[in-house]
Amino acid sequence: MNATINAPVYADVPRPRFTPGPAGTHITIRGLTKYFAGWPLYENFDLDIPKAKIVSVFGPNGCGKSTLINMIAGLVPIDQGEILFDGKQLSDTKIGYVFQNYREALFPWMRTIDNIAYPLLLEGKNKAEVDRRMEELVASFDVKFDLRRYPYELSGGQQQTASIMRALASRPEVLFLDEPFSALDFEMTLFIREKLQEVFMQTGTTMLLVSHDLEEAVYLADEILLLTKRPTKVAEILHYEDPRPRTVDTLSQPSFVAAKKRSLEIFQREVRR
Ligand SMILES: Nc1ncnc2c1ncn2[C@@H]1O[C@H](COP(=O)(O)OP(=O)(O)OP(=O)(O)O)[C@@H](O)[C@H]1O
Repeated sequence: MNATINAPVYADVPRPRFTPGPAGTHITIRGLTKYFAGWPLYENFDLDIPKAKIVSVFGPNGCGKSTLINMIAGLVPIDQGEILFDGKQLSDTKIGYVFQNYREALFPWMRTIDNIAYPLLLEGKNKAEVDRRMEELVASFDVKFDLRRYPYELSGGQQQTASIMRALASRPEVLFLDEPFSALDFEMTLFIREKLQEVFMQTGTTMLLVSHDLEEAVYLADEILLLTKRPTKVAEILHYEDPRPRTVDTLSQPSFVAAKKRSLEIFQREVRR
């Protein structure tokens, strides 16, 4: 008899058919499953992320906000599921990523200007193209510091500005931001927040922002994605539609106050559950 011992057993479970999101969807997540150390963080998680909108991700501590954007950005592998960008795979999609820890994000051995230009060189752009794009970025970020300096010679805010410029250099379709302000002082936070809003208004780049600051999350967002505790589900998606540019005055508008209050109520409900 010719038997195979311990042969793998494949369950004959048919895969559900992929259902596209509604019109205007950019990123479609279907059946996303992720376990850490045998415990589910996400199980069969579905989400549609709209195109040309800013989506703020908010939820209880440890619910998987960073892991979610890292899985979408391909930095953390998924166990199961499918993530498509306008129907395409990640490998066919240009993305940019801004890390919380800007000190470790920039290459210390490269001048700041070379850090920012790096993605353009990787794409094979020639010197004239790189110079043109760099000029645009410098103008749009109103850069006042010397980009020929090394990152360690710059302030934290200047380094984070450079990280964002690098993330935008090759005109990504999606920009991921994981708590981009949390290591910055108040003045730099306001500056970079306004710059992001300006870039968004100019380019309409889809942005996914993880923030621990509810006011900031609502202020920048078109949608606030509120998550539950793990195993993580969508608690609610709130739409916040005040016109841009949003300013200091926005913060006292009834619509802003109502969106913030509603987000906080959902957050508290989920934390207590
Ligand atoms: N590489 C890993 N190995 C094991 N567990 C992990 C790993 N990365 C994340 N986790 C766990 O997964 C959960 C979600 O982590 P994640 O950092 O995504 O949450 P978060 O919502 O962004 O957290 P916070 O609110 O603290 O910023 C946490 O319980 C975390 O401990």
